[in-house]
Amino acid sequence: MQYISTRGEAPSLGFSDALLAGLARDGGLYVPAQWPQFSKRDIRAMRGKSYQDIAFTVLQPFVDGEIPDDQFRAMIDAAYGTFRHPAVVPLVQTGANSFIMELFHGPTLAFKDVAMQLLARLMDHVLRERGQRATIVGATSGDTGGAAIDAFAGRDNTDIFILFPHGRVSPVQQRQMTTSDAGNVRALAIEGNFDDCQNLVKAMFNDMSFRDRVRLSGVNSINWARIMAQIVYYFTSAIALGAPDRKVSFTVPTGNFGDIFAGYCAKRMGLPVAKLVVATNENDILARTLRSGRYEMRPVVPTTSPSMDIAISSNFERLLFDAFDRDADAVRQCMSGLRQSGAFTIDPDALKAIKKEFGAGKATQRQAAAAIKDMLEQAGYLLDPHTASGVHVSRRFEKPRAPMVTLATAHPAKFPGAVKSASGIDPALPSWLSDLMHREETYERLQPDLEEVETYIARNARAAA
Ligand SMILES: Cc1ncc(COP(=O)(O)O)c(C=O)c1O
Ligand SMILES: N[C@@H](CCOP(=O)(O)O)C(=O)O
Repeated sequence: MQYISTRGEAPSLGFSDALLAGLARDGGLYVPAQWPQFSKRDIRAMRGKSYQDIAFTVLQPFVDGEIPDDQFRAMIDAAYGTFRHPAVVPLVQTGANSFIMELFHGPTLAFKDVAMQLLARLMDHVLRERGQRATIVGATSGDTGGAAIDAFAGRDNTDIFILFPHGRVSPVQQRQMTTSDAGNVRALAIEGNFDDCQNLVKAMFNDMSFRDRVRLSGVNSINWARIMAQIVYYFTSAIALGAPDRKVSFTVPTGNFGDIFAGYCAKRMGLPVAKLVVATNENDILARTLRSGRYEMRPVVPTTSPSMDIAISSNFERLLFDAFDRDADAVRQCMSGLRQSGAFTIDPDALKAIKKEFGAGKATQRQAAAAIKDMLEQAGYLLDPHTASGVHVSRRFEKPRAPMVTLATAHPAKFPGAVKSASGIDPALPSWLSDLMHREETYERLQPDLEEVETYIARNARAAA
C-alpha cells in the first residue's frame, strides 16, 4: 500500500515511512492510494470476533506486510491490553435505537488512547528496526497530549514534546501531561490557544532544516496511523449492531475531524454506514461549512468541552481530497485561500458529495449541560461534556430503523467542573489515577513563537544532529 499526499507534491510513501513522516513534505496529509475493500461476506466473518481480531483484519491491508504479521498482532494485543474493559470499546444502550460507544477505557480516559497505544508501539518497532531515533512533537487541546505522553513515556527511541494551550485545558488533562516522570517527556505550556499550538507544530514540519535536524515525527491526527487505528471501532460497533445486514449511523463529537474521518474511511472500505454526523460546540466551523459550503475561520471561544475548541479542523483536508475526486490542485487552492484570507468556498459538486455522507449540528454549552442532565435522569448514564454535545446533536438525526451510535470520547471525570454543574455529581477518577491531582507538576512555559519553541526542542531532543 502506498500513501499519497493530499497536496500532490510530496513523494508517495510506504506504511513505515508515512508513519514516521507525520505531515507530508508539501504540507499535505497522507492518505492511502486506494481504500482496502471488505465485502459483506468478509464483514460477516468478523461477527463474534474479539476487538483485537477485528483490528488485525481491518488494519493488515494498511500495514501491507511491512511489519511481520505475528509482530503486528502482538502490538495490537499489547496496545489493547492497556484497556480496562474486556470489550475494549463497549456499547451501552441508552434508548430504543440509541447507543453510546465508550471509547474511554484506556489509560488516560479518552478515545485518543485507542490510536496512541498502537501508534507508539508501531513507531518504536520501526525506529528500532532502522536503528533510528525520532523527536515527536504534538499539539493538544487536552486529550491527545496526555494519551501521547502515556503511550511514549520511557520509550528508548523517541523524545516527545507536547504543546498545550496554557490555562485552556482541564486540571485533570493538564496533570496527565505535566506529572510524567519519564526522561523522554516534555510538556510545553504555550501562551495561546490550541490553534497556536497546532500552527507551531505544522510550522516545525514545514521548516525542513529543523525537521531533518531533529528527525521530526508527529502524533497528531495529521499522522495517518492515528486515523487508521480509529477505523477499527466503527467496524466492531456496527458489526455488533447487525452490520453488514443493517446500516448504522454515527454521531461524533468533532474538533480536528480525525475521529469522524475514520468513520468515513470505514464506509469507503465497505462498512454499511447510513449517516456520519458531525457534532460541534460553539466552535462550529464544520457545522457552518456543511450548511453553507464556506469554510471560514473565526476566533475560538473557550467552552466546557475544551478538547473541541478548535478553529481549523486539519483532517477536513483529507475529506476535501476525496470530495474533489483526489484532485490535489483543487486542495492546494483551498489551502492557499485559507492561508491568505482565512476562508475558502467548496464547489457545489464537492459539497453535494460531502452532504450525502455527513450531517452536522452544533450544541451550545447550555444544550450540552441539558443533555448531561437528561441522560442522567432518563437512562441513569453520566456523560462528559464532549459526548453530551454529540448526544444533543444526534437526537436530530435519529431514525426509527437505523441504530445511532454516539461516540463517548472522554470519561466524565476528566471534566468534573462541567459535569458537576450540569448534573450535581462529582465524577471520581478511577483508582489508578486517584493520586493524579497530588502528583508534582513539571512543565515549561513558552510564547507561541516558532524560534523559541524550536530552540527549546533542539536543545532537549536526543535525536538532534
Ligand atoms: C474528548 C474529545 N472529544 C472530541 C474530540 C474531537 O475529535 P477530533 O479532533 O478527532 O474531531 C477530541 C479531540 O480531538 C476530544 O479530546
Ligand atoms: N482535541 C485534540 C486536538 C488535537 O487533535 P488530534 O486528534 O489531531 O491529535 C486534543 O485533545 O488534543
